[in-house]
Amino acid sequence: MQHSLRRTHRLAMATIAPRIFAFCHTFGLTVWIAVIEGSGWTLILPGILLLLWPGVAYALAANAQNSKRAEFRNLLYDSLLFGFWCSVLDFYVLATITIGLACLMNNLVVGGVRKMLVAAVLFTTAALIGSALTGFNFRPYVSNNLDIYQWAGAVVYFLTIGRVTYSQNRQIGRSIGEIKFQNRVFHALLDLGTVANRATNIHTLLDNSLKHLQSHFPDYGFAVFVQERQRSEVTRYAAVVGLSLEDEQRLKRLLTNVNGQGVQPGALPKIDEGESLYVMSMEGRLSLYEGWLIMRAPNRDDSLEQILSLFADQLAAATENKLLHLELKKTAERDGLTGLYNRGFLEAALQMSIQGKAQTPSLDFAVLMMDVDRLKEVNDHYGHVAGDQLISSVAKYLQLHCRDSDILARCGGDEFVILFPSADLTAAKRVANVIRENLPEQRCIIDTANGEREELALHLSLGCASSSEVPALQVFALADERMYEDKNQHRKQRVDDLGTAGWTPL
Ligand SMILES: Nc1nc2c(ncn2[C@@H]2O[C@H](COP(=O)(O)OP(=O)(O)OP(=O)(O)O)[C@@H](O)[C@H]2O)c(=O)[nH]1
Repeated sequence: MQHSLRRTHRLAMATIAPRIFAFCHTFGLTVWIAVIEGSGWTLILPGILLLLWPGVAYALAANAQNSKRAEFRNLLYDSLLFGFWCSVLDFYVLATITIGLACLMNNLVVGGVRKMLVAAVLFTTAALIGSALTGFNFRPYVSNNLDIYQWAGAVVYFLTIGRVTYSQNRQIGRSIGEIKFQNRVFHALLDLGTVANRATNIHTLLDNSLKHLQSHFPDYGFAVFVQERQRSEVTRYAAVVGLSLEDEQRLKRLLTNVNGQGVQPGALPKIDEGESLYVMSMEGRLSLYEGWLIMRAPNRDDSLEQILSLFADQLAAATENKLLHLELKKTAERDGLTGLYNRGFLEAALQMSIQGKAQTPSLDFAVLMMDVDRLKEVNDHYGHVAGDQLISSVAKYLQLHCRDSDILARCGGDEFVILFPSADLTAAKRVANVIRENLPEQRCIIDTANGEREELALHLSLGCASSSEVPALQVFALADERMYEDKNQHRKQRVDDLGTAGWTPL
């Protein structure tokens, strides 16, 4: 299994051709000398071993655990073999110099001076052993034609090596480019999670994530669409960065067509000369939602689909997390019927205001409490659905009079509270007056239990108090007390009205 995954190192592949050439050429040289000198097969037969070596060398590299190291060893074996063979050829000078130089140069290129010195030692040692075994003979010159043959071979060999070095350099250059790109992808992915986590809502999450991606890939454009699977027309989020208006229109059309059918990853037709749009569906990455991540890239490149898939994974995970987190937060902080803050959130906020007042006595807070009058009657006469509608209408009405900094909460049943975290009684009274003054015009439409629609007036009792009047801990109780005084007055008023006009429900 491990064997099948191993790949022969590019150096071993690159040296195949020059090595075959060098050994074949040396075999030719051997045959030539054997013919001229008449030594015949006694020289040619062992020379055949030269022809076998390139194949053996490749097999050694291809089957080694570390094929690069094996190829380094092969280059040293080349020196050994050639050193020995130069002694067999009686140190024909031109061959000894060119072959020796080639051995030194090859080792110098891959392993530096140290390896070159090792190659020199091996070459010399093998030559000495060869001389010892076959007897030392020195024949510096054979013939002019053989000199020409040897020069021609040397030139071709060195040019081949030059070509190999060039293609190796190009490959290294390409690899460096790829590594740099992958590094950018890695950093973009790594920080994408952080950017997404910092966002407070889905809109900022998507916006910031795309801006972040574009900061890493300024030449690219990005767009993302996320929508709830069941209610795509209700919950829909989108963000676009670095796309032209025309591209955005094109995407809108595309998503209208593919909506619900799932988009297969792949490039869409070119949008501009040399540019491509990639669409990656987040299908399977989101549970309740579906979405698409779109990328405009300056060039067509298959690896971009993989990268887009990684971005889509990361963005989908961040979006899903944020949606769940926001949902959880909403459930924990909000009242299900009205969407206002709930009692738990109000109590925590009130606690903070009390602590704030303890630390900075000049910092006042105020509370306005409200209770819906006659909710029980509405429930009893028209049903609970109508009661709920009344509560929702009151909530909407109160929201109209609150600022972002006010904390409007439904404290249970028919009770509402506004906490003004940094305001005094004057502010609370002002809001109470505005609410009270506009109240007679406020109506709500309710659906009665027997399927009819009725219009009801809103009635509220109000009571406000602030930390400038009583100790912080007692503000809430004082507001509650005042609200009940107000409620009692309403009740009294109603009894008086009934005494004079007769009772009519609501
Ligand atoms: N429809 C509906 N009724 C609720 C809800 N929460 C509490 N109630 C009902 O609201 C009624 C509150 O009764 P009371 O405290 O007497 O309030 P009220 O009827 O407004 O009486 P007054 O305040 O004296 O005018 C009770 O009948 C509760 O059951 C709710 O979420 N929806």
